[in-house]
Amino acid sequence: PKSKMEGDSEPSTEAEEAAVYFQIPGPMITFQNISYCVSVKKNLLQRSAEEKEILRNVSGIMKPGMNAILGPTGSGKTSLLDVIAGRKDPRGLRSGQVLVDNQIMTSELRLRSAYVVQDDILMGTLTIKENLEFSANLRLPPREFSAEEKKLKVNAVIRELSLQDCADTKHIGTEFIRGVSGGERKRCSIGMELITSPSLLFLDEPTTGLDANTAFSIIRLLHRLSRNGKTIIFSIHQPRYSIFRQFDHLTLMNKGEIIFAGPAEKAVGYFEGLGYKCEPFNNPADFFLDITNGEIAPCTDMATPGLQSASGMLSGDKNPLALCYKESEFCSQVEEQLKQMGQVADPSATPVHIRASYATPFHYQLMVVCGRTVKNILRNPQTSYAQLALNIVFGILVGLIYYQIPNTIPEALQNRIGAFFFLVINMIFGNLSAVELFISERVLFIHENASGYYRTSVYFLSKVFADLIPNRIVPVFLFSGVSYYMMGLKNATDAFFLYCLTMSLVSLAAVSLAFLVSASVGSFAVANVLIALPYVFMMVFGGFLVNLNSMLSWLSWLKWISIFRYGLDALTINEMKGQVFTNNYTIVTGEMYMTQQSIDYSPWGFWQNEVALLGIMIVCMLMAYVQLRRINKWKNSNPQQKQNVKHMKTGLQSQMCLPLSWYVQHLRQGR
Ligand SMILES: Nc1ncnc2c1ncn2[C@@H]1O[C@H](COP(=O)(O)OP(=O)(O)OP(=O)(O)O)[C@@H](O)[C@H]1O
Repeated sequence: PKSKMEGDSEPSTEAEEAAVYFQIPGPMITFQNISYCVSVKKNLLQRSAEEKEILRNVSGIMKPGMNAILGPTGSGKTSLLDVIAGRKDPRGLRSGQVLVDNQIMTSELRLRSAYVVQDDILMGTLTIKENLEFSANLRLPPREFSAEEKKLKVNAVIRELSLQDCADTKHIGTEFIRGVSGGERKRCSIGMELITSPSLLFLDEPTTGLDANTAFSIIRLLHRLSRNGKTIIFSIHQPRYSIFRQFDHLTLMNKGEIIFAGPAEKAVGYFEGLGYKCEPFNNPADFFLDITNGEIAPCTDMATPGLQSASGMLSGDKNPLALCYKESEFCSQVEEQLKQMGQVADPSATPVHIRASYATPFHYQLMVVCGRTVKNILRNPQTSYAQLALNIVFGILVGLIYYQIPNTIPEALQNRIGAFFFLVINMIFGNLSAVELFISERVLFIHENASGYYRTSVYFLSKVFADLIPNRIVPVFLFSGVSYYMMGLKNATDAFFLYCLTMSLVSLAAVSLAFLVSASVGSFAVANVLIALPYVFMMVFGGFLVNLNSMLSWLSWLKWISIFRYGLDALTINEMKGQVFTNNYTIVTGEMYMTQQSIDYSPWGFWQNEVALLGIMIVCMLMAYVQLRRINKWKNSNPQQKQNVKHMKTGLQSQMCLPLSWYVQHLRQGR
């Protein structure tokens, strides 16, 4: 861009300055008559949902530069931004169209733009540089960028965002790891998007939650980027004056309608023309919000006839300010420009679709995402080392309780079966924490998947191979190694390995069910109930607490889907087969005991339990994958998603507390 020094004279206004700098202009966004509705159910019993119009007949033009969307909470800022950015479910669109440089916003165009969400969605255990590298590795096509070039790009973004001091050293931060500051976090989020060098950047409330100076530095950064030719569109809530001064174009929203759209510096004049008076030292942004909130009224002698008649005639539901804007010169200019541009240039273009094409091939995505998952596990002491330590301690505890079980009756049978029941309970209920496995990462997955980082199948496989399996099998082997020999079970190597195999399969089947629940619901509270119920029922139908032969026949089929029953039977056959137990006068063989319990101890009788556990695991995993694919990836400004972001931060804590509390609670019930 041409520098100011080259110019003949200092540009007088921001707009003129922009004209000097915009040598490579970003795209121009136009939208006309946008009406957007959401379905709202007042209560759970209501059958059909009501439609609520959250954007009403909204039209506008956003040019290269700083385009701010301002308004009070609930005015529809985020909804408008999402619709323009192609992030909102098109099923809600009742009328209107968004054009980028006079072309329909297609999936391709959407991927060339970038969207920075309000709650910075980043992997907290990685450093800023690692997060940026993750974005570069997945979003820059390997055919165009070598590994070296990707590194250069990451370094360039770090320099551009002035993150050199903390890029390598600081983690983003979780509730257990101290992280970077709010401003650094926000800059990293912006950097994740800048990696692809988008010419169109959307930001949802980029300054919310930041202190005044940090907020200003973020806006300065955006201003600098806009001067390099980008079209920057963002929603913002109550900016201070120094921030407001950086805006080129302002769109003011109220109750889902535009009440002003035009050059930011002309907004105060427009409202003064309507009869509102801005106090000499008042911040224009506060002045606008006071008007929309009804805090200040127009001076009756100054109020325009349009506003007087509009506010006099209309009920509280209607929006007189929006009516005034529709009659204003600003609105006619926009309509005139839209008319001149004509409508859709290429009607054959397919409209935006959430599933986009990806920059990198499947195997490469899998490698990068698995790498990040492993790093995340290793850096999360609560999920990795603490799990190992907990399993060893628990193994020792169980070993001490059932220390060297004798071969004399009745202890031989009672303690063995009691120990197996105890072990299977532990293996299954120990996985209660896995319900949050996906819920806590739901927002991250939705954001990254919708932004074209990776396919759903890649995320699913990375969770299975880099998280579920190692995180369940390694601790289970440690637990089994300690408990098996302390309890003095059958002294044979093959029996030990079959014991470990059974314990692992029980754990994997239980964790798969938890994963399925976790992928099916978005709320942790609901997931908790949904996973606890089948676990408890499976325990009842495990054959230990109730004799399955004496059960109501229409209920006893449930034993076929009980992880407990398969686990208990497999452990019993493995241990009892070939054993002889005695007391003073009698000899009881393991086979006699199993015949009495109707347990089939033939080789297939043993393996059918393992196959059933494997089957439950595969079916649950497949269903979990289907559920992941079915998740609504469109952006939803409902509080639910924000709740999930909070959950990403609080999730790990409950991961530790939950299994223990549930365990104790259910153990009591079991006894
Ligand atoms: N999925 C939805 N279901 C129900 N209501 C919704 C949904 N999405 C948006 N709304 C409603 O539409 C209105 C506009 O929401 P939006 O999030 O766009 O407002 P906003 O101006 O960005 O507010 P804030 O500054 O609080 O984020 C609000 O009243 C909101 O409750």
